[in-house]
Amino acid sequence: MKTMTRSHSAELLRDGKSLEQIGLDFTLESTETTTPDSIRILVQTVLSDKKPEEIPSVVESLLTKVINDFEHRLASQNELVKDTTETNESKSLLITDSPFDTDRSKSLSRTDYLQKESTSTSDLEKATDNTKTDEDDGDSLSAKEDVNTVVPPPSLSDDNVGKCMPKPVRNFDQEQKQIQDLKSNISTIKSGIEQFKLLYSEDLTKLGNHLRIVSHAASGYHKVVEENRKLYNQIQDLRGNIRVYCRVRPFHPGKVSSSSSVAGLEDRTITVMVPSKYGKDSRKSFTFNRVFGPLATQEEVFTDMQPLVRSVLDGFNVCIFAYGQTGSGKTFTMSGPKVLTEEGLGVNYRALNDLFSIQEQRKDTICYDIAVQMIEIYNEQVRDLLQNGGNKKLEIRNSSQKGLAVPDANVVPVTSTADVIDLMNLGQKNRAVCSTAMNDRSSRSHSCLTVHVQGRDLTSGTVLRGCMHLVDLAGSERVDKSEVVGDRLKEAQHINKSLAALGDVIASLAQKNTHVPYRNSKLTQLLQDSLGGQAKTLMFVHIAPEPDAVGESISTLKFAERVATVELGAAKSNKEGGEVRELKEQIACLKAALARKDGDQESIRSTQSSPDIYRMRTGNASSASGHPTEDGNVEKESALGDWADHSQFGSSNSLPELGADGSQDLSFYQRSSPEQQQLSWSGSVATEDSDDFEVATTCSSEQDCMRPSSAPKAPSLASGGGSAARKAQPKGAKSSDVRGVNPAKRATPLQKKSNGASPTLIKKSGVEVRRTPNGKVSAKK
Ligand SMILES: Nc1ncnc2c1ncn2[C@@H]1O[C@H](COP(=O)(O)OP(=O)(O)OP(=O)(O)O)[C@@H](O)[C@H]1O
Repeated sequence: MKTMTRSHSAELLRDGKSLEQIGLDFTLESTETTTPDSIRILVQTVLSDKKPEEIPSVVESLLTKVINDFEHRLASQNELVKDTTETNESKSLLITDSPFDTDRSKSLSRTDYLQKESTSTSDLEKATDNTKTDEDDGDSLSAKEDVNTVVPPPSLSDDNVGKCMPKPVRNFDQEQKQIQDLKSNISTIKSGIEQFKLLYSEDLTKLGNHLRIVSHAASGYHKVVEENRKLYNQIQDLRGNIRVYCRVRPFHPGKVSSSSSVAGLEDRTITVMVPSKYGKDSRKSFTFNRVFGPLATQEEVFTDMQPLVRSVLDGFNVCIFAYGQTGSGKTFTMSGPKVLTEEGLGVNYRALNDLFSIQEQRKDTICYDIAVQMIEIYNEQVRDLLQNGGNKKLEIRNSSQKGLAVPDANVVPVTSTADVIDLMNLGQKNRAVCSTAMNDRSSRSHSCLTVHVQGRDLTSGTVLRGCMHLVDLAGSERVDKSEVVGDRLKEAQHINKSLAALGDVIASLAQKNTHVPYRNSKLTQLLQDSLGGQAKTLMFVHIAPEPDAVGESISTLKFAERVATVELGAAKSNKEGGEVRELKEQIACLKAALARKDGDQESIRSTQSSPDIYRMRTGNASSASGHPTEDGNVEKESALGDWADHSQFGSSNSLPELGADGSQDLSFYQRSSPEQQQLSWSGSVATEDSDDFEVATTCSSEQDCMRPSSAPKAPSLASGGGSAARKAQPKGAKSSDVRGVNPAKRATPLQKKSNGASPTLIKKSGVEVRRTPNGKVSAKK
């Protein structure tokens, strides 16, 4: 019975019964004699499935009940003993019925006992007989008596009373002993609980320490991840890879869709849903240098590219261009939202602000000049966005004398953010923008903000020049999707054609082809220095999350993946020490003097042998106040001052190359001379339809290589008949210019047949070097 009750209470506890039920069961059970062990087992059972934090309260409640119970019993016992003593003393106890009648019950309560006071004499006699029996069984019974049970003296006689007296006393002793045991159990349990509490708090402290260590490790892990990313970017820098960042635009307000084409975003990975006509959609992941989700702020985006932007102040050329379908957020990233707020400022503003603040910080050591140009390519025409009125078409000259890609566009010095905002507003106003079905304010042109920086180290005199193109491309779009006709259709076709040309250039670069078709579009011409040169280039691809944009998104991401594989070679700083510059200038002066000395005789000889030979430019090459242009006019000094005098600007900072015979090409140094730079155009002729020109020139003279097809040709030929002169010159024939520069000592004209099939003839220090369209070189004395 006892076992059953105990196991039942344990079961109740295990079944999650309330504390009251636990107490009740325990109380009921304790009506029987309970050994310390059984109590311990019971307590352990009770506590075994409790949570550590519940244990103190359960034990406390348990103990309170036990103590209350036993105090109550103790009180009853005392009362009983007192009553018994009183009864004995008065000898008035008359018991007619034995409480030890085993047939009826083992015990009688005090109430029962009192009720028996009126029992008849015969009953008392019976009881006296039974007392004997009880005396025999007394020991075995006593241990199991309920503490409330009173065993009254069974006999009427003094003797019987005397015999019966020890019984309650004996029970009382045992019960006292039990109580003592229980008390000691309780104190054991209490101390156990205390110990448990102590251990628990120790564990808690340990756990807290572990948590601290883990969180520290987690933050360390994030730092390591960040560090890894930086190192990865550095490796990419060293290899000269084009960096690719990806940004996902949020849904337009009010058009939030439950499904997005973007299935997952991580630090460097974007996963998109690839719809399948058959069966389940699949997912495709693309990894880039960085991926920004819809919640990324303009500041976050800029912070990541800040080091790249800053490198322009250290003399690097940088190009950041935004690519993506119409309405995917290119203009938002580059300029900001329509209504501009401080948080909304795009990369353009932030980049210039950053340059200004560093300019200020370094003003004691380096003096920087910053100027900007802003152009757009609209329907394959280049327009100046900083021109008030007028619509002059401009030419792209990647290696113009001023080192400007579009030398005829306004170059405006800027010194503050306010200047920049004014200029940008003007530029945005002038930009070709219209509404398409896909974007209510779509940019219909590629726009390019170019920041020119020139710094002079105030102590060493070192000059560094950097240039940064910030390009917001027109949106790639499917013509049918944008529902355009007429002029808009023409615009879209031009946009798509130029983006396709960009794709071709990227593909050629990725495959390391010798022939890169830069000249297939104005856009690729503009970006030639950044894509093929030694610039640091970052492409920002934009993704729209709408499910119906997934097709465009996938092709954009695939294109971006290809771009990421393009290695441009490590970027180089356009830095020139003061001494080096002085030496170069001395060499240039000496060479110029030598050339002038030899020039007259050479010029006479050349004119005699080749009457058709064309003259290049006129004017004083060493003029400090102006630069002669190809057509012989003298340019006014540009806003950029002497920047134009340095061929290291732009892509022309390449190392001197080796001639076909392995000797170093002196023309590199000759190009470094201002005077020679002005002469370097002489005789260079290019044709519109051929990229072989570039193949030849990429390896020889970058200045020549970049000559745009539409650059004046005939006017540069002083003696006319240029086409005849362009045909392969007789071996050893020297071109002449009005200043009679010794052709053997300067960069000789590049010659090229218009059909592109003929080898290119380059003269190097008396050596004729032939380049075939596939770039191979052969030399002849
Ligand atoms: N990250 C962004 N957070 C909030 N709004 C954005 C974000 N990117 C773009 N938008 C909003 O989406 C709309 C289209 O963006 P935006 O004009 O920049 O696209 P686009 O790619 O330049 O388009 P297009 O090629 O047609 O010029 C704008 O209203 C812009 O404010």
